[in-house]
Amino acid sequence: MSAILELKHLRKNYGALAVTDDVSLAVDAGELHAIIGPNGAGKTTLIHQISGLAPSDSGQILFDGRDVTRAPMHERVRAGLARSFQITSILPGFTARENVAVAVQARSGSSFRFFGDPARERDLDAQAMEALAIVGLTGRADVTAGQLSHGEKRQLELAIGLATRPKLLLLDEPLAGTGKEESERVVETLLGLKGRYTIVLIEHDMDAVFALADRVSVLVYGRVVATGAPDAVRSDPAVREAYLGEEAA
Ligand SMILES: Nc1ncnc2c1ncn2[C@@H]1O[C@H](COP(=O)(O)OP(=O)(O)OP(=O)(O)O)[C@@H](O)[C@H]1O
Repeated sequence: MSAILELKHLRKNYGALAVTDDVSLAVDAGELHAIIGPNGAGKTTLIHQISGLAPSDSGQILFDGRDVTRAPMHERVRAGLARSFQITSILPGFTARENVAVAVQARSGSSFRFFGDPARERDLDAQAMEALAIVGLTGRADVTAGQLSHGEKRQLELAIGLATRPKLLLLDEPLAGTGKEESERVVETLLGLKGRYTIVLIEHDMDAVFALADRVSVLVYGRVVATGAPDAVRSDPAVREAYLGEEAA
């Protein structure tokens, strides 16, 4: 498999603190690659660097054969790098399908004048319904987003991300704040996306990570201490000591 995303010797400091410390890793096309690590390990910062929200001090980010290290976020999105939208960006007064239609429209770069063109509206709607079907929200398409449960909002977030037809989807803790049943739903949804999309997943829920990931990279104090298949990572002594210590004991 070839890498769609490559990080080479990436660094970021906050003052004297090396938050991303010489990170090199490759994400293969089609894989679900999880990045795990203890609190404060630098996972969110790394996602910010990949998505373009935080500049990198040095190193390189190659995406789909292109050096995007210094590219602004919108260029990365246009190149196919999507970050899961936070729930706060969901429009609560609009239905689920309208929320996704807005994202489809943003992708196509068209103006809001297209609302009112019946053929165009049908097309947007069909694409929105397709994304909702992928995440299992077909039956909730006409519910206003504010009425959706927390887990359903996370599914809607995924549908909005997918509506941009990404080559790579960056998911920052999609299970955060979900209850047991809801998290099972989101895991089911992610299992459905697995193999169809390239996904980089940051997640604290280890059961979910080990159920979903093709490969796992472990960050500790900003450094990658292990990358590999879930079982190999789980039994890696450095990982057990640094991260899974309590569970392994
Ligand atoms: N804007 C900032 N300014 C200064 N320090 C920061 C900033 N953002 C993050 N840090 C520090 O960088 C380190 C890594 O933070 P980061 O949020 O990336 O870790 P994380 O692995 O995502 O943590 P968590 O699992 O708790 O979300 C922490 O020590 C944090 O305090």
